[in-house]
Amino acid sequence: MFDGLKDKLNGFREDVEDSAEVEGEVEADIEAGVEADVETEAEVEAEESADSTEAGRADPEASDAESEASDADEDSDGPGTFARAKAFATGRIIIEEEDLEEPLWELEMALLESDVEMSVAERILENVRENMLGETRKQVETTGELVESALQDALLDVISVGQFDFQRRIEGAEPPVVIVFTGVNGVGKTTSIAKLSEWLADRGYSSVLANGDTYRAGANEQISEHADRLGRKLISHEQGGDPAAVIYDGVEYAKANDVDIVLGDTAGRLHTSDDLMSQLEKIDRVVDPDLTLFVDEAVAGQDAVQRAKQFNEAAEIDGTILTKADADSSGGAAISIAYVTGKPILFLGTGQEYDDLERFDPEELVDRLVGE
Ligand SMILES: Nc1nc2c(ncn2[C@@H]2O[C@H](COP(=O)(O)OP(=O)(O)OP(=O)(O)O)[C@@H](O)[C@H]2O)c(=O)[nH]1
Repeated sequence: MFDGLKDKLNGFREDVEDSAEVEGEVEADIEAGVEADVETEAEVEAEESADSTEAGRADPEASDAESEASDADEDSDGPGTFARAKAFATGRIIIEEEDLEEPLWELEMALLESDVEMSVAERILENVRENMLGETRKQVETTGELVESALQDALLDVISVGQFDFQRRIEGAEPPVVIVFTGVNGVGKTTSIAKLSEWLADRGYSSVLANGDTYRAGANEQISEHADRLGRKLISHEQGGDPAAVIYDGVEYAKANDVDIVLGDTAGRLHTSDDLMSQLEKIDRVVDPDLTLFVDEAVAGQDAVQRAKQFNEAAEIDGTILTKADADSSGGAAISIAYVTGKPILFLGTGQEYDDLERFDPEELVDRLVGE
């Protein structure tokens, strides 16, 4: 999962290490050179002073002038250079803007190639730059660690936007908790509903499925297969019926039978299909769902990111389920969706089995991407 992106992020670490190493060598040379100069000056001074003593005269002005000259020498090399040479000598790391220029450019290209959305890539770069420059990170021991820690912070900042504890949210809502699923066709919506029903059952919550996809022929059969396999009650109407009415019936069923959660499927739609989007508004009015989850596939990359944004604008979502993460190497959608929508990714679909649903954990993802 997300291996392509992981490799690219590792590439950034190597780029910075290479550029810092070259700088380090150059500066170690400078330092060695400076020490040699100082020794030579000291020797010369000692000789001169011996000469002057021998000659029976001391010239304090001359020696002041000399020491000023040697200060001026230090200044001309620049205090930055000295500080950095010393920092390298003592194992501390100070990275400067020019060390990062090339690696950051490479990182930007790598993020964009990985389908990370532009504004998200910019935010990551800005954070990495801020986290790495100057002396703020002198407690880390190697350049590799510095890069790792800067990348981790930068990624976490965008990935963890809006996160909340899904189970606690369910626990805190008045039962039956109604969750409606939206998204385009074929991205794994119905499968995700079945998986979530199983995830909830594992944690002691009962659920009923309601098929609000009254639009597509075969939708009832598809979801009823899942319901049968899982032993769940399915509420459905004839094709062409009113989706809001189906989900309403699901809520009534849950109330009458003490079922904790109603999982309402909806027809796959584009955010531009006005009639289908107005159905979502009607569902909102009639059943007032506790959560609306947007489902899309990780493998769709930028398309998934744009759809999440458009859906959220047309019919506000509370979070995303990102399916087919098992088949996605780029990781761009996983990194971008929360930042772009302001709503968290709540689950990752990681395969075709019912237990292939993982609670999305931003820190775990960042470790996966940036860890060794
Ligand atoms: N590899 C993998 N396949 C998945 C995952 N989730 C769903 N699928 C597969 O994706 C295909 C489409 O899933 P559906 O659940 O039918 O998609 P849908 O969005 O409900 O489709 P419509 O009902 O046509 O809108 C199926 O073959 C699923 O098995 C996942 O996390 N990983």
